[in-house]
Amino acid sequence: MFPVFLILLPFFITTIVLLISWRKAKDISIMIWRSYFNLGRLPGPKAYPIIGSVWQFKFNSAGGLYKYLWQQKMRELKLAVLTALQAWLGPLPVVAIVKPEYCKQVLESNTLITKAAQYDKLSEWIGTGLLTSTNEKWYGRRKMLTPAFHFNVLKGYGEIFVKQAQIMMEQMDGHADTGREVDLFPFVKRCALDIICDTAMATQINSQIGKNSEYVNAVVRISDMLFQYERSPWLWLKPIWYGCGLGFEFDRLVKMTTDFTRRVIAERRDNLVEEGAMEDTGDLTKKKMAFLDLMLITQEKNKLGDEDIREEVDTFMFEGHDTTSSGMGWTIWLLGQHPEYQALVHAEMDEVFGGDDREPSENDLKKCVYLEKCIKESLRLCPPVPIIARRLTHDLILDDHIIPKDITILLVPMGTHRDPEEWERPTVFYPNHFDAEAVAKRHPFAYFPFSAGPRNCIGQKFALAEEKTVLSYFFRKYRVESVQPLPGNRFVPELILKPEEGVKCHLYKRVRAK
Ligand code: HEM
Repeated sequence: MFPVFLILLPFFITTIVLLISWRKAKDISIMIWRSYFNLGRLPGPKAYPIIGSVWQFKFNSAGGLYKYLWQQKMRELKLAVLTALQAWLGPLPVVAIVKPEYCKQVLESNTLITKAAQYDKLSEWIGTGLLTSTNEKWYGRRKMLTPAFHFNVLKGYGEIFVKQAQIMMEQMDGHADTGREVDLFPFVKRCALDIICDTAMATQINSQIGKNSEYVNAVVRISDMLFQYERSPWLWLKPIWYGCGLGFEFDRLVKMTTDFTRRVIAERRDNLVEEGAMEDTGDLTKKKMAFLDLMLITQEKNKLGDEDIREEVDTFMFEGHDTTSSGMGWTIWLLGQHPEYQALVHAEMDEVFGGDDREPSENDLKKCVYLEKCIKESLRLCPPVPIIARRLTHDLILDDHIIPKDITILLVPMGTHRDPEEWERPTVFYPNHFDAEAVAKRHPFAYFPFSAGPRNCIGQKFALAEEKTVLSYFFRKYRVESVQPLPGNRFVPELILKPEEGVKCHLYKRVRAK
C-alpha cells in the first residue's frame, strides 16, 4: 500500500496543479472573451493581439497613462467628462473608472475587496499583509490592527513627528538663502522614513543623518522595480525577468529588507521581555506603543506567527512613508508656485505660533485650518496613490456597461479629482475647494486620496497628523519658490506618484510676525 501511494503521489500532485492552472486559465479565457464583447462601447486606446495597448504608453513613466488618458484621449473623443475607459495591458483587459458614482459602487462594496493580480509582485516583498490580503485573513487583520490607529495611540506618535521634523529643519537650514536651488524631496522622504521606522518598528534608522543607507536605498529601488514590472508585460515572463538580471536584483533586495525587519522584530521582542512589557493588559489603546509592540504583545492571543508580524511591519514600511513624503513634497512644490496661498499659510502660522518654534500642541494643529486645506488640495491634484486596483469577484453593472467578473478594475483618483462637474477649478491648485460649503456640495466620492469604504487607508489620520506637524515647522521657518512648474516637472505615476525632477526650490528664511 505504502509504495503504491508513493508512486501515485507525483501524479496526484501534478493533476491538482494542472487542474488549478486549468481552472485559472479557463476563468481568464472566459473573462477575456466576455471583455471583447462587453467593453467595446467604452472609449480606450487601440489594442493589438498580445501587446494590447501598451505600445501607446511611453516607456519613460512620466509620459505614460495620465498624459494619454486625460489629455490626448479626451481631446480626441471631444469628451468634456470622462466616465470610464478600457485598455489592454498586454493580453489582459483593464477598465479604468473615473465617474464618482462608479467609484462609489466599487469602493462601498463589501464583496469587491479583492486586490488585483497587479499586487502579486508587491506581495513578494510585503507578503499578504493588510494591504494585499483578502476575505477572512484581511477581516481578521483589519480588526486586529485598528486599535493601533486609535486616537489615543496616534497622540503618542506626535513626539516622533516633532523630533523628526526638527531634524529635517536642521538638515535644510544650510540650504536657505544661498541663492542656489535645492531639491527638497530627499529631505522630506528621509524624514517620513525615519518617522515610519520609529512608529512602526520602534527603531531609529536615522536616515536623515545618513545612517542605514543600504536599507533606505533598497526600499527605494524595490518601489522603482515594482512599477517597471507592472508596466512591462514582457517582464512578467520569468526567463526575461531573470534573464535581464532584474529578477535576481529584486530577490536580493527583498531578502535584504525582510531580513532587516526580521532582525528588528527579534531585537524588539527581547527588549520588551527585558522591560517586562510583554503582558497584554487589556485596553491597549490607552498605551503609547509602536505597531510592532502591539503585535508582539498580542501575538499569542491573535495567533500570529513571526512571519505574519513581519509582513504587517513591511506593509507599514511600504504604505506609510512613500505616501506621506509624496503628499508633503507636492504640497511644498505647489505652494512654492502660488505665493498668494503661501502667504496665507504663513499668516496662519504666525497667528497660531507667533514667533515661537515650540512643539505644536493638538490644539495648535486644529487651528492650522488653511494649511490643512492646502494639504488636501495637494492630495487632490497629486494623489500619492495614483491607482487603486481590484479584481472583480462578480460582474459589475455601470450604467449600461457590463464589466465581466475576474477583470482588473482601476480606480484613478487623479481623474476623478479633476472631474469638471465636481470641481470649480479642476486642474489648478485652489485650496478653497476645501471650504466647508464647497465640500458639502460635492459628490462624496469625488475625492478619495485615501480610498474609501471598507478598504480605506487605515493610516489616514496618522498621515494627516504627520503632514500637518512637519509642514507647520517648515512654513513657520521658510518661504519657498519652486523652480520648475508643470509641465516641465511632470508626474511620475510609479506605485506612488512622484515629481519627475524632484521638488527643486529656492529656500528663504522667514522673518516672522510675533
Ligand atoms: C498621504 C498619505 C497616504 C495616502 C495618500 C494613502 C493612501 C492609501 C490608499 C489609496 C489605500 C488603498 C490602497 C488600495 O486599495 O490599493 C491605502 C491603504 C492602506 N494604507 Fe494608506 N495612505 C497614506 C498613508 C498611510 C500611512 C501613514 C499608513 C500607515 C502608517 C498607511 C497604511 C495603509 C494600509 C495598511 C493600507 C491597507 C488598508 C486595507 O486594505 O485594509 N497609509 N492607503
